[in-house]
Amino acid sequence: MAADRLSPSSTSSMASHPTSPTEEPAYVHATPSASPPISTPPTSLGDAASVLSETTKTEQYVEAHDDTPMQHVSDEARAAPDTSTSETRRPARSSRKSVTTYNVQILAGTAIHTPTKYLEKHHKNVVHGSLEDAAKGEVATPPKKKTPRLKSETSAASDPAGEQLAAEAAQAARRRTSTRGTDLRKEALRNLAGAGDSSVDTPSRSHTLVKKTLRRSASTSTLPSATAATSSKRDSEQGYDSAEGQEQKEFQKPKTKLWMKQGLYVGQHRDFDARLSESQNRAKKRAKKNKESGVLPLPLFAGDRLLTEDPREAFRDFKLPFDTYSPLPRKVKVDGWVKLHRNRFIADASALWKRDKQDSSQCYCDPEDGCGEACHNRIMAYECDGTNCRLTAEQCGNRPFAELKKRGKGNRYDYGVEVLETDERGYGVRAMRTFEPHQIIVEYAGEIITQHECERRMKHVYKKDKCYYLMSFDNKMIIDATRGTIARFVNHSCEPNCEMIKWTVGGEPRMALFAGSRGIMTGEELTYDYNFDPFSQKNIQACRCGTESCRGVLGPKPKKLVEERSMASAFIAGTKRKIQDVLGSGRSTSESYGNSPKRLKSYTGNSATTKAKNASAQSEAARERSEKEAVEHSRQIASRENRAMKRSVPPSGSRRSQSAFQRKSDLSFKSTRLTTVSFQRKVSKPGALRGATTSTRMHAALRRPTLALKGKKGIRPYKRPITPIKSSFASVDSEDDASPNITPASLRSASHRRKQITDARDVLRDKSPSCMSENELEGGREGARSRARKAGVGAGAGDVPAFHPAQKRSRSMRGR
Ligand SMILES: C[S@@+](CC[C@H](N)C(=O)[O-])C[C@H]1O[C@@H](n2cnc3c(N)ncnc32)[C@H](O)[C@@H]1O
Repeated sequence: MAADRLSPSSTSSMASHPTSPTEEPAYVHATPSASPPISTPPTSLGDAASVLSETTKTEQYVEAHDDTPMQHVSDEARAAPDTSTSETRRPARSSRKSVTTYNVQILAGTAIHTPTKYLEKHHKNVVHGSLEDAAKGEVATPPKKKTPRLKSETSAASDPAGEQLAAEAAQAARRRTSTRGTDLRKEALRNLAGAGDSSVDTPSRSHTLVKKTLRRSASTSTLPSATAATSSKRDSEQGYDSAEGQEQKEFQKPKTKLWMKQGLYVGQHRDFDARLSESQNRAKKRAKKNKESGVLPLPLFAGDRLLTEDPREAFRDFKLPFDTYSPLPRKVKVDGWVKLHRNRFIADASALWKRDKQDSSQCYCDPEDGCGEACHNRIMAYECDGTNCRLTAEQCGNRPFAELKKRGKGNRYDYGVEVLETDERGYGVRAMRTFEPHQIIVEYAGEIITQHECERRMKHVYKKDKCYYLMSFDNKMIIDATRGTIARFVNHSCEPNCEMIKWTVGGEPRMALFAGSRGIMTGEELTYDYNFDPFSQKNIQACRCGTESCRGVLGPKPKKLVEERSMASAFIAGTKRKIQDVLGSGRSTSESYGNSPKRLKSYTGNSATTKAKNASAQSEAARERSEKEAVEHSRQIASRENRAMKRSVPPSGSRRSQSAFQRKSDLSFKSTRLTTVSFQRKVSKPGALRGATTSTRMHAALRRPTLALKGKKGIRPYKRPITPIKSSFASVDSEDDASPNITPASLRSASHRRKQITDARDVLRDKSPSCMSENELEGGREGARSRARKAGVGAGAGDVPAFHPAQKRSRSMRGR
């Protein structure tokens, strides 16, 4: 390879001064000790004295920066054309030629401006000795990946020329920049080690290597030392066969950032982004930590364990596939819909709104019941709270609006509904999650306006609209959900899966959509029965609900035949219908057309004012009529109950039978109360009405009341019913007492019972006289006397047993 690189002149020079093939190059044999004297061979005759000189002559042997070693030889030959005569006195040309000497100034790039004294000084500092010694003494590099070594490693390590070259290069580099110099020196030493390996075979390699190093030191002053280290390492691994070709490529390569494997940033977290601030990096890290796990434990495999095992051990959050709860590909945006989350009174609606705080309810549920189906508040569609329920929020299961509020704070899947576009019915609403039967879904809220305001809006604001979002509410007000909740988009169906029910929350009425008895599956469209009265034929709309039992129009439900019903159900259904028809509040599914948006549309359409007035007058009259009927029905029911109780015979005075009777009579009383209440509610929930029916039946089955021996120690006293119930019973009692339904049979029965009561009183007096005060006794007697007088039954003081005042009512229910 060296021969290939010879210039023509050098070739001729070689030819004219052939060297013995057996003669090895001097630098191969040179030992460290021999190095200084022969390091500067003479370059001319006049310089012959310097051959034996002890001092080095770095200045005299100049090697062109880019020349090959063989070119030096030819230059030398040119510089001394007439030295052939003195060849005998001089060492053989071949031996001179083979000793390579370099100009350190040029190598260091300081040839022009460095004063000689520095150079001399520098030259003294040139490292001599074996490469290994130098490496050991000066470079304490951490253990590196071992480079593959060739067989000639030992001889290469002792190559003095290469050694010196490396040392000089290192010195030169050190002069430029301290850190960079260190790196270069290390690099040079490493390179040299590699170069030494192959120097036996290819002498020019060491020169190439030096050139490479120098070039780098001269031209790539900003290149990170790591680059050099890496490339040299690579070079040493690959060998130098292709060194020339690679050299060019390497220098043309664009600079890329190489990350330090050691030093200041060692061990730094990979997430650290140097472009961000500390706090931003921290925030990024935190966000990454909180990211939901994408792992999906499918219920198929993990669900059973999660559900059936002890939740404290097996519980962990898991994610359902997106499709499961979001089958819709995109979110529908509705133009012009202004969202409101709660009712807002408009104009004078607030002033006209009657806040009837009297209308309240109370429940006495146990924590075990958790205000379930039997909760009075639930049945009456009153939400439990701290004032009307003694359970805590966690224990109580009858706080739907509180639940809704909590859900509203969650994500859209907690909220659980979204708008969808239907084919023929405009927008609709669908579930994004499942809902349990009778679970609250969404509140129907909007602007609460007066009828007058409603007429104005219909006439001027909505006159060109096709859809109306008006619903009759309480206090003759209307909810206009044109600005309102998503519930306004819920469409009608003749087989609905939801119900619109009015509840009383904290004394205020509120309307909400509840799941029907079947519950709701994810993705189902939500519907309720508008059941509206179009009020005029021209406003009839075709129904496109597509169900089997579709009535064809958005009209009211057909009425069932009364004969088909049992007496009780006919009574309840009739009352319910009348109340709903007239009062127009409460359930709007099956309830009044008054709740229908269409109804409002109809009477506020053509000649809207007149029609509205007529309608309001008619509905007022009908409302009064129906209220009267409802009260009358209530009286009759209560009266029937009381008569039944009067007919029944109280058990004898054994404590067991007494408490059994106590329980039964409490139940019967409760059921009576529920029945009455359900009529009083005017607005009823189907569940509540069912409950009322059931309780009425239950009451019939328990018509064997006996005398309640209350006030006696150990017997649970009767709990006074709460306000509305109390008032209802007060009226029922008084009416009942004055009831014209007193027959000779009932009188006989009363007289018989009076005797029994007297006996029982005597028993009680003997056994526990201290359980009541004299006042209580007197009060009880007085109450009993007055009731007896009212009932037309002669009742002396002595005939009436002692009752706690709180028991007067219950006794009065069964008193005759
Ligand atoms: C309160 S809006 C319901 C939301 C309405 N679909 C929308 O796009 O805004 C009531 C109107 O919806 C339409 N609608 C609702 N249910 C329907 C049904 N089953 N068949 C036909 N039209 C219906 C009627 O035009 C009705 O007046």
